[in-house]
Amino acid sequence: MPRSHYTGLAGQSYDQPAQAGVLLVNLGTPDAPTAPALRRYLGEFLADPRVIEYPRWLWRLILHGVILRIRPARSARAYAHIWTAEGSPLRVGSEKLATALQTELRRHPSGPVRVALAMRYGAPSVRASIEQMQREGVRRLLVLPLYPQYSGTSTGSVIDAVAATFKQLRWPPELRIVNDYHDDPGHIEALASSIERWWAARGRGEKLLLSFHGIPQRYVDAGDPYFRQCQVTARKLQARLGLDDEQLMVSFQSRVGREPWLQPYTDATVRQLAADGVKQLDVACPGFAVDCLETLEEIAMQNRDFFIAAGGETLRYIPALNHGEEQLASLAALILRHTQGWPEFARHPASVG
Ligand SMILES: C=CC1=C(C)c2cc3[nH]c(cc4nc(cc5[nH]c(cc1n2)c(C)c5CCC(=O)O)C(CCC(=O)O)=C4C)c(C)c3C=C
Ligand SMILES: [Fe+2]
Ligand SMILES: [Fe+2]
Repeated sequence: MPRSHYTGLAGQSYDQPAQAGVLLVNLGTPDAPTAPALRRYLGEFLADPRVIEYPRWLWRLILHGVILRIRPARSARAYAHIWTAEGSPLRVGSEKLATALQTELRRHPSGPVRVALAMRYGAPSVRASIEQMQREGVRRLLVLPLYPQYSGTSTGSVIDAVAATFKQLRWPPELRIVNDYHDDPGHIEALASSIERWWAARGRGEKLLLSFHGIPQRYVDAGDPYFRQCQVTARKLQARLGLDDEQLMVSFQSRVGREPWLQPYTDATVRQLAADGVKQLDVACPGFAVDCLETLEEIAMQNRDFFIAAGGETLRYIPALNHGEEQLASLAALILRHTQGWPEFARHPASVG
């Protein structure tokens, strides 16, 4: 007999109550700030056709012939600047968020039972996490990608990983996936009150720059809603903070490669602001749920240096929501709303006969 194509769950107790679980999914991060670890990480990440939309054969040549020979060492140096005793900030921050959300949701009797964390690239994988939750009795799964704005390159790729896993499961759980939460009032309130709390302790800079991760302009032209969702988040946050168009700007960071990405670019913007005479610039990155390389190194170090070299005085990075109280409250509310209609009534029909 050939081995079955489908993953079964021998060993699962079939008469447990049907439990709901939430799977938080973040991007993933290298295991160490070293070139070999970066080569593994970037090799998986940049082979994803959702991330790089090029003819496959051409991209494979470029990826293995050029990118994976040069970028790992360069990226490793950047990661070394932000690496902590506990590990990569993205991993540590995402784990703290998952643990804190689990505690927060336990206080709600109707809330989901289990919170788990997966990484889209690297470990724990989406597949391993879903299989583990199933073993623990989760029959109703809410997937929450930790990306407030939908992009095919981020959220879309998480959906691919969930779909690929489901295709292999003998008995997949019921499924819901949060597509985005870019305009969720609770999320906007969380962003605004965390920025206001930060300003209350330190005073306000002359301008607030909201920097989002970029994607190729080509993807937006082909229908990706990411640019529009970033603008909506920014406008709602601007209104809630009571700032005018002189006081708040939007830009896009982290461009890779030569084709045009979403504009204005963050590095060009901070240089231009300095040249225009701005001395105190505050930067927040509302697209990142948890601080990571792109905020702690690219904004708080690289772009701060660009700003100062161009004549600015101080660039202050306002931290992401991370596992702060604002994030816990807004994500818990979001999860509870998305799990409504999944009451704890169902028992497996094992009790029928
Ligand atoms: C080359 C294409 C890339 C696209 C498209 C892209 C979209 C995208 N990325 C994030 C979130 C994160 N990206 C992070 C790092 C990172 N991103 C790319 C490339 C693309 N991203 C690379 C090559 C890297 C690795 C670092 C480097 O070598 O420069 C991170 C941080 C990870 C960490 O370990 O800290 C996040 C988070 C989003 C939300 C997004 C689309 C909207
Ligand atoms: Fe990225
Ligand atoms: Fe970057």
